[in-house]
Amino acid sequence: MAIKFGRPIEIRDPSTRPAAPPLDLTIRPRRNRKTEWARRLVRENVLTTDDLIWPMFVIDGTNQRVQVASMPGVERLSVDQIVRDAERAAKLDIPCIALFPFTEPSLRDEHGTEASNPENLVCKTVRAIKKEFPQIGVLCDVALDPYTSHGHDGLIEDGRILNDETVAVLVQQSLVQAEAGCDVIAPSDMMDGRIGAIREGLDAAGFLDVQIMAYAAKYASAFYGPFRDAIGSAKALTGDKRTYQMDPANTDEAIREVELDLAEGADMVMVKPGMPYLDIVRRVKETFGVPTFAYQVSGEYAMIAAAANNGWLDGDRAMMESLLAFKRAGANGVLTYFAPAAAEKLRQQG
Ligand SMILES: NCc1[nH]cc(CCC(=O)O)c1CC(=O)O
Ligand SMILES: [Mg+2]
Repeated sequence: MAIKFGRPIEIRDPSTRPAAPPLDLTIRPRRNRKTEWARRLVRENVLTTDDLIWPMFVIDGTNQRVQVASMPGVERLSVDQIVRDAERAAKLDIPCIALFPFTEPSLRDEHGTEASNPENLVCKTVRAIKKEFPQIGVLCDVALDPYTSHGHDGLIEDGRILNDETVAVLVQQSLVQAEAGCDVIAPSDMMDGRIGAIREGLDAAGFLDVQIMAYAAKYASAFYGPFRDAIGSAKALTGDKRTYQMDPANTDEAIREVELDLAEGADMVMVKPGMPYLDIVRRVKETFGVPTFAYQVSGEYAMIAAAANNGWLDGDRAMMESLLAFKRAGANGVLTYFAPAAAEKLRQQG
């Protein structure tokens, strides 16, 4: 019998074992792997619940839980249901949740006006969660793509993104979210100068303690596909985001982007996507030594979930291994749709 996960390899009958003289080895790295206790003793990195940020999708209505087709196991939830999942997060000791709205097409326009509406879905959700579970961290994405009719993160004129005009709107979006009780503002838009402008806006309004987690090195990636389905911007999106999101070929540029966001006041930085960009996570962490996060994005989740559902992967093991890999690369935490499943697994393991 060959290797079966979790079980020792069967010892072969000694009579059939080929006679071989022992190798003259002083150092045998396998000694430290001989038993579970020995492996635990030399383990360099561990994943804990403290490392998890749980992204959730919110929709209008009540008592709604709508499956996202391209993300098996992930649902869009109405506000009352998100509050239930926030409770689940709190019970599982997950420190922070992240909110993403699905906006009805009728509320989308060219300017993403709904983004700055203090009564928009995200703001309502933050207030509802904070009322019942003030102890859980709430992170809100800042970008216009859930709200624009063209699906871009910024304002557009003649097919061009208007950087500075967009930044002014993002400041307004950040302010309504902070006002609603959001703890962490997370700009994902990749406009230049937005971190500084948002910090200034928050401070001027008295939100001195609202943190900023900058999507600092965010790449123009194919792995966001299922997310765009989930928030309903896939159909809306015209063209691509390559004039603002980074070229997957670049790494020095990520360092410059992170350096700028830190100088402008980011408290934490993020690399996105996650698994294909662990080299960037490592470089950022080593260069700056600041709280560094990674986003295991929708496409990464979909790949593992789909393979597991097909019986091609052991889903739980692939999930836990992928999350541990972020820790090994130097991440302080991971935004992951696996957060509740991973937290449950960690709890079982004690
Ligand atoms: N700016 C919006 C945003 N915030 C997070 C994601 C992707 C998250 C995921 O794929 O899980 C995106 C999509 C995009 O930039 O097109
Ligand atoms: Mg930047």
